[in-house]
Amino acid sequence: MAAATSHNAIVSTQSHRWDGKSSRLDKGRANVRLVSVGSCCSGNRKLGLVCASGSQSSVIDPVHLPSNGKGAHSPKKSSESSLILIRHGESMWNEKNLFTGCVDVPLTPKGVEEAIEAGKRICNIPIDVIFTSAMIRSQMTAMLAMMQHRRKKVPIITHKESEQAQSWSQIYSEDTKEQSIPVITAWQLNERMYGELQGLNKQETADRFGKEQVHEWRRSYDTPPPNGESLEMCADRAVSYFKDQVVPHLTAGKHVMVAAHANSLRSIIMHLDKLTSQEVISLELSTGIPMLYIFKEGEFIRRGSPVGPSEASVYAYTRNLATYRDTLDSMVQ
Ligand SMILES: O=C(O)[C@H](O)COP(=O)(O)O
Repeated sequence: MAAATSHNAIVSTQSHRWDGKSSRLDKGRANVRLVSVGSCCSGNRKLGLVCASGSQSSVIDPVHLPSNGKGAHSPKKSSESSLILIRHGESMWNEKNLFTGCVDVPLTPKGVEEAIEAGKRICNIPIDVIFTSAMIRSQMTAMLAMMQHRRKKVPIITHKESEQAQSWSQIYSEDTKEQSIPVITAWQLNERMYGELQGLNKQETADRFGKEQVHEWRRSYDTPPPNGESLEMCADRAVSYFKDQVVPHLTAGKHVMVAAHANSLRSIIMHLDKLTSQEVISLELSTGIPMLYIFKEGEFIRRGSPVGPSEASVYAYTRNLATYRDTLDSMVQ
């Protein structure tokens, strides 16, 4: 049994900032240590979560690994699914510090790099279906991130905007389909519509209307910007879509990635983490930082921001995801 080595992954219950450095697990669980708990049969180390009290928590039950597309067996329904949420990389209007909202602008070169780096962080996590908003910055982020994925499946944007679009974009090979990941675009996941602030410079707007007023427009739950959407109004569409269209895939054992926007994701995280309208004010999402949840028995468990492959021995994931990674390793050999 390999000696246990511990990697302190201390997560704060205070921070609501998703900057990849700190995150908030379940309320009240302040410190979580990741330890390697010894070698499994294939010599790979398994990981467990040891709560601050030092008592070994039970490692989440193994998920039945998805078939590698070659085996005859169809994978049993998974006991858990992973959900990755990611805000798009830096956009050209983020760079200019302009309110963007529903204006459809592309990424900057920095945003492209952020998307590629995000892909490296999630390259070992299974993904069966991808959701993006209807905006290019979220779609670019998803596609660039998937270029890094080790499973090498091809993400394909599905077209159902008309019968002809659906008919003309059909794939006539089951094997090719098996090697593809459907990407579903949805306007409901678009960024909150910022109304008459769209295109205005954020600093100039604060100078003109006052810092407090602009902070209320940007971060409060129920105060909309002039002729725009409040976070509550954004949640009405984004969270409803998440419940109706994303959760059924997770319930079926599919692993999902959602690439969207600062506020459409804030509304979803508010729902997942059961944040109050006061708590959500301090929730900030950095561009291009993936956030990992585990969906199990109808509940969402926040797991923090995945570490990059450079820290190969430490996976802030469940044992199932570490096992999936081992499968990817064996597929390469
Ligand atoms: O729409 C925008 O301007 C950004 O995507 C998010 O803006 P915010 O951080 O001001 O909400």
